[in-house]
Amino acid sequence: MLHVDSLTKSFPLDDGVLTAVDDVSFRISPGEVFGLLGPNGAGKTTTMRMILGLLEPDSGYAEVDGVRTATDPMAVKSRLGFVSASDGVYPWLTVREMLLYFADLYAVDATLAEQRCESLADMMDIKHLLDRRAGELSTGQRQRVTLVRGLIHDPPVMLLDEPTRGLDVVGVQTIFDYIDILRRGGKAVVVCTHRLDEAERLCDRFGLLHAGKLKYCGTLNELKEQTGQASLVDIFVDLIRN
Ligand SMILES: Nc1ncnc2c1ncn2[C@@H]1O[C@H](COP(=O)(O)OP(=O)(O)OP(=O)(O)O)[C@@H](O)[C@H]1O
Repeated sequence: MLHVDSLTKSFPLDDGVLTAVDDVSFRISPGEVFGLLGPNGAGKTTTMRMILGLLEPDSGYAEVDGVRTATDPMAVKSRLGFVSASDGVYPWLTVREMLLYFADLYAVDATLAEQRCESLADMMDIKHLLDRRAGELSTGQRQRVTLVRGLIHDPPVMLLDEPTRGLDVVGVQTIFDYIDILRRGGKAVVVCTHRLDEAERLCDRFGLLHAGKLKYCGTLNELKEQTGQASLVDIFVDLIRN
């Protein structure tokens, strides 16, 4: 469903070149939640940006549901949903207007968009908010709206960037429930996070990036076997120190 193959990206610096992503490969299947983890500056955002088609790789490719980003960026965008902790809403639009606007951007048929709007609103418990202006919503309500917005075009692949950043315990639980819905809906999900405890509970497999390289990739048990460490935190600390 999502296939990242030998992605590489370097940036020119005043005193040389920085390889931010160095020959990174992984695959994610439908219904699988993959944690893309790494310390600050490891290359997570750069990898996500290349998958999204916002940044051109120097070499390698990302293939989303059979379509390569470089070959057909528009087709790839329609197959990807993106949710970020820094997502905003259009304050002057009602929630319904905003959801339908996004559906239109993705060329979703108007009748289908109305139906999706209702069913997703039902699923994420925001039906009572559909005719409220987005600018009037609480942080938690806004979060639910942005989660629904990410799914309005029913993409098979979802990218979640630091989805729990700044949220209280209820907001975090909402994200957990949402990811469960995505998994059960057969989406391939990438979660970028610094929260290793959450990643351990949420993800089926993990990719650990460090200095642009994918150092380890696998299930928690596979990572433990590969590293001889007892937990994700221990694996992480060992990775950074050595
Ligand atoms: N446009 C750019 N120009 C130069 N260097 C860049 C650019 N974008 C990213 N980098 C560098 O590439 C490296 C990887 O950055 P990236 O943002 O991908 O890391 P990250 O894993 O997302 O980090 P964080 O967890 O801090 O968000 C960093 O050293 C960063 O400074």
